[in-house]
Formats: sequence, structure tokens, C-alpha cells
Amino acid sequence: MAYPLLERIQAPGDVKLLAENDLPQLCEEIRQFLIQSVTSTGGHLSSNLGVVELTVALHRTLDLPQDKLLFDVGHQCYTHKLLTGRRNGFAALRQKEGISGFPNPKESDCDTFVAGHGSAALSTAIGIARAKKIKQEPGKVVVIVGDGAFTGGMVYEGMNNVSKLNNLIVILNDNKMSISKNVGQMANYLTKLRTDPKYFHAKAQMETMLDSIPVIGDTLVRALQGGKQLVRRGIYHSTMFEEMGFQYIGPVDGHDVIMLEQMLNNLREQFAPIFLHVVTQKGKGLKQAEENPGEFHAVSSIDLNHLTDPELSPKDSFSTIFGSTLAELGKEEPRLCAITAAMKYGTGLNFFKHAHPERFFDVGMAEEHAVSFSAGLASQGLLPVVAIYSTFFQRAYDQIIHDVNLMKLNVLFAVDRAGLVPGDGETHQGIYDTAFFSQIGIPVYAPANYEELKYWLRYLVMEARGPRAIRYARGEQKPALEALPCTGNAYDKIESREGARIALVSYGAQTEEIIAACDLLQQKQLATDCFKLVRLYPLPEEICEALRSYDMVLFAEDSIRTGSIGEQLCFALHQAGWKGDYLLHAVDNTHLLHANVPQLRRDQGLDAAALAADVLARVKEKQI
Ligand SMILES: Cc1ncc(C[n+]2csc(CCOP(=O)(O)OP(=O)(O)O)c2C)c(N)n1
Ligand SMILES: CC(=O)[C@@H](O)[C@H](O)COP(=O)(O)O
Ligand SMILES: [Mg+2]
Repeated sequence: MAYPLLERIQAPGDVKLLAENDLPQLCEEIRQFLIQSVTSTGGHLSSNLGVVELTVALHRTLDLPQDKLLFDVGHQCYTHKLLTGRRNGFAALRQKEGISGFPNPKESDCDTFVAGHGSAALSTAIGIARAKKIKQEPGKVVVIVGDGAFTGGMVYEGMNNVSKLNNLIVILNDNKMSISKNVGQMANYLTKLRTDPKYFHAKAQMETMLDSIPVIGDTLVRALQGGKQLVRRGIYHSTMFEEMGFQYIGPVDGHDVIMLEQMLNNLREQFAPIFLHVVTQKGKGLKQAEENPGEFHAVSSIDLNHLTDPELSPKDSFSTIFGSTLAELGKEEPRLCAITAAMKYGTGLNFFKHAHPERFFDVGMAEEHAVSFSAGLASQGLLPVVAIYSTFFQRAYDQIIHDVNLMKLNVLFAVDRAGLVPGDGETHQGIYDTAFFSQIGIPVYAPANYEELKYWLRYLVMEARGPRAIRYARGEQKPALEALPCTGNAYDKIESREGARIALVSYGAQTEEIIAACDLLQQKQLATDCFKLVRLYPLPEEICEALRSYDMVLFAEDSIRTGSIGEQLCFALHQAGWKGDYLLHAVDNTHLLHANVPQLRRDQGLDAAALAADVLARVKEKQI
């Protein structure tokens, strides 16, 4: 497909060289480019299709990088990347060495912040706007926040502090969707703003009336900026945004690029922080995505002509096995409740919702609330399971410590996407949870295959009590791990080779690499045994006893090294008087960029080849 207008945009600012009446065609080309490119590489599709016109209009009116543009979550920045000279990078979107799926100032000085977690961008935008004031720098700060991200508490903390920043424009991109349908009172309120004639028609009439007052110079316009608020309050309801100090504009059609550009131009002179409420359609321009935006929120490489219906042919993954098992347990245990923070499908809790709607809670993108809400449920004798991606649990660490752990409440933390994740990259790696749960004494379990997940989930729901965590990887179980029997032991010896003086130890998905390393070493006539932990914390007492007889222990884990389970085992072994060699392979990089999991393992020395090479080198050095 040809993209004649898009091809004319090679660098930031080029979009301003196009004629206004070219813009609808440019938007169409961008949409077609995104559909073709993202279905081939994978990435966030439907959110990006929704903000094409809005992003084009912003780029026509802002002067980047002097003006600052921020995206919350960050996953909807693809048009921005296209308009800032990164079209060629899309061939390797979210792939090793390729461009990120999120904004990143290392890629372009037009990207203001690294962002992948939601609801935070308003706060950073306020900080930047305030810094501009202090430094007396010109330029506006514009932040696009989705209605889903608007369910996260930080947005309100930010709004509470907008003060009189007249260089700040907050754009609410309201598409009625989070990943799935947006939830909660805020979503209801936005619907009211979009549809209730009390706000919509009265507002339109009032604006027309005020705008048609004969112009008596700039002063009157300025006075009216304040006066309009008073009139609004007196005659019809004002919006909550006005109450918080914003000048509210909207709701406006987010797909009318020419009108959006004119409107943004009119905001050049502003007297208060602006709140621009833009209504868009998630998935706009791709029929399948318009009909099912959630399904196309984040796609892998797909053929649009041969789509399989996930409802009809669901693919098993740790998340779906978790969700369906939990739904089964819910039949036996009436106190069981399931909580998600806007990731009903991602965590597999859709199964629980279907079976037990009255005990299922999607609280929106609000991890802190999800954990404290679970604490409240548990304090009243219920058995909450809060399923959150490892990376998003970081948001709720204080709530885990303060609201759950101090009272030792019966909350089960289901830690999805634990370990290395592909595509999303540094913002989404699940490499901290083993350290942060174990550090505060919360037991952590790590099943390596579906059978173990089912077994340990049942145990943790039906028998274990207190705060406890179960972690599992993104995606499917690996063939090498599927074959392992579920013994119900806290650890297992999974490979036993004649005469082995060396033990390889791991847990979860990373276990497949020690099994492969064991084979590689055997090919070099070096016998090793393999151990797999399921209970990571507290370490099973007998594991030290079992490992004491080896001359060398290699521990491999896809978690950050400091505070890791491997470090804890090393300490325990040495405390127990063991004098052998300990090799710890863990994640050393807090900025693990996007790449597939095998590549990430290779880069971190966690693949079988690196593990085997380390053992061989040490054996040679020590002449074991
Ligand atoms: C703190 C946090 N929780 C959860 C997520 C996962 N997540 C990514 S996008 C998204 C939905 C965002 O909805 P919205 O802000 O309305 O943007 P849209 O995709 O509709 O454009 C969610 C829940 C996240 N990135 N950050
Ligand atoms: C931006 C974001 O946080 C989510 O969209 C995330 O990318 C989804 O990841 P999964 O594809 O692993 O569910
Ligand atoms: Mg949305």
C-alpha cells in the first residue's frame, strides 16, 4: 500500500507542512499503516487506531520538544512515533534492537517520559509544567489520559494539585474502554457527560450564548473565562473538572481532525489548566477491532483474514489455567472472591466472573485499591484472591505491607506475568516480586507447569492462610516442563545423573534452562543433578541438606539478583557450613528492553549455553 502523505513526514514538524484539507487523508494512511504494520509485528492496535486524529492535531499545533507531550499509559503513542521520524522503526516494533512500544526519550527528544504503567502521567506533566514556570520557560505541557487510566487513584492526586497551571492541557481520551469495558463510577460519570442533555445541550446553548455576546475586547473574553464558570454553576451543573480548577471543554469529537486542530489553536492563550474531553472510538477504522476492541488491545502477529475466535478455540496459558481452576474452587468455597485491576482477560479471571459474578470484582486500573479492598474483604472472613501482573503489583507495595501483611490477613496474591516478559520491555518486567514478597516474609510459590499450578492453587486457596503469593509466567507451559510430574513437594530433584558432584537449581519457567544445561554438560561428560523449587520462600528446610553433599551449586532465576531467592539460598547454605562453589545467575539489569524471552535470557546469561559454560569454566578452574 502506498502512503504518499505519510511518506512526506520524515521528521518532527513535517506534518505542519501539509495543507489542512490533506489531513483526513493523512489520518487514513496512518490508520492503514498501523493496521498493516502492527498486525505483522504485534503490538497495541486498537488504542492506537483511536487516537490518530487527536495526535495529528496535536502535532500540528504543538512545537515539540519545547512543548511537552505525554501519554498515559504510553501504549497509544504509535502515531506520535510516526510523526517524529520513526516510521522505518515499525518493522521491528517491540523487537530486540527495534523501537519500543512505549515513549522513550532515548529514542526521540519528542518523547517526554518512559511510560508503560497507567495513571501516572498527569503527575509527571504537572511536575514539568511547574518546572517550566519556575524556570520561566515557554511552552505547553499536554498529557493524554485514557478513561481507563482515569480509574487509577494517581490521576486524582494529580488533579488535586493542578493549581492554576495555565501551561497545562489535560486531554481525556474517552473511548468507554479500558482493555475491556471501562468500569466504575467514574466511567458512569463520563457517560453522563457524554450523553446527559443537562450537561451536553445546556452547555452547548450556554457556550453559544456566551460566545455570541458582542465582543467588547479581550478583557471581556478574559472576564468571561471566569464568568462562564459562575454562570454554569448557577444555571446548570458544572463538571467535577471545573470544580477542581480546570477550564472544561467538551465532549468533542476526537475523529474530526480539522475541528480538533482549530480547537487546539484556539487554546494557545489559556487562563487556567485546560481539561479537554475528547470522545473517540477504540479500534477506529478496523471493523474487527471496532466490534471487539478488547481483543485487539494488544495483538501478536496476526492474519486478519484468518482470525480464530478466542471464545471458540481458547488457548491454554498459565493465566487461563489459573482462572478456570479458581472458578472451580469457587464452587467449593463460597467465601472465595476474585479481584482484578482492569485485567479480567489478561489474568484469566473472566472464568471466575462468568461462574461467580457476585464474588468477582474489577476495580479498574487501581492496584492499590485492589489490595486494600482485598484486605477489607479478608478482615471480614472472606477469602480474596487478587490477581495482578507482577509489574503492576509494584504499585501496591505499601498496601501489601501495611494493609495486608501487618494484620496477616488471608489474601492470596496471584502474580501473573512473573519473570521475563517479551515485547513490553523495561516497564513491564516481572523481576522484582520474589524479592519484594519474600523480604516482608510472605510465602511465595512458583509452579512450573499447569498441573503444579492447579495443585498449589488449590492448596493455597483451601488450606494455607495468611498473606501468600503464587507466581507464574506469561503464556504457555514449556514442553520440557509439562512432562514434570506434580509431586506436591516444596522442591523436587528432577534430574539425577550417575556420580554428579554439581547441582543445578531453579524454579518456574527458568527451570527449562537448567534441564537443557544438564543435557549440554552431559554431552561434555560432566554429570549434574537438577533441583526445582516450588516453594521459594521460606526455602524448604531440607533443600540445604539435599545440596550440602555437592561440590558446586548453580542457581538460575529470572528475577533481579539483589534480594533474590538464589542469594537467600547461598546465604542459607553457607550458614549451614557448606564450603562449596556457588554460581548465581540472575537478572542484573533493571532496564531490560523489549526482546523475546530466549533473547532476554541470552542477554542475561540465563540460557542453557551460558549456564553450562559457567559450570565448565569453574570446573576447569577448580579442577573438580
Ligand atoms: C498501573 C497499570 N495497571 C494496569 C495496566 C494495564 N493496562 C494497560 S492499558 C490498560 C487500559 C487503558 O485504558 P485507557 O487508559 O482507557 O486507554 P485505551 O487503551 O482505552 O486507549 C490497562 C489496564 C497498566 N499499564 N498500568
Ligand atoms: C500497556 C499494558 O500494560 C498492557 O496492554 C500490556 O501490554 C498487556 O500485556 P499482555 O499482552 O501480557 O497482557
Ligand atoms: Mg479507554
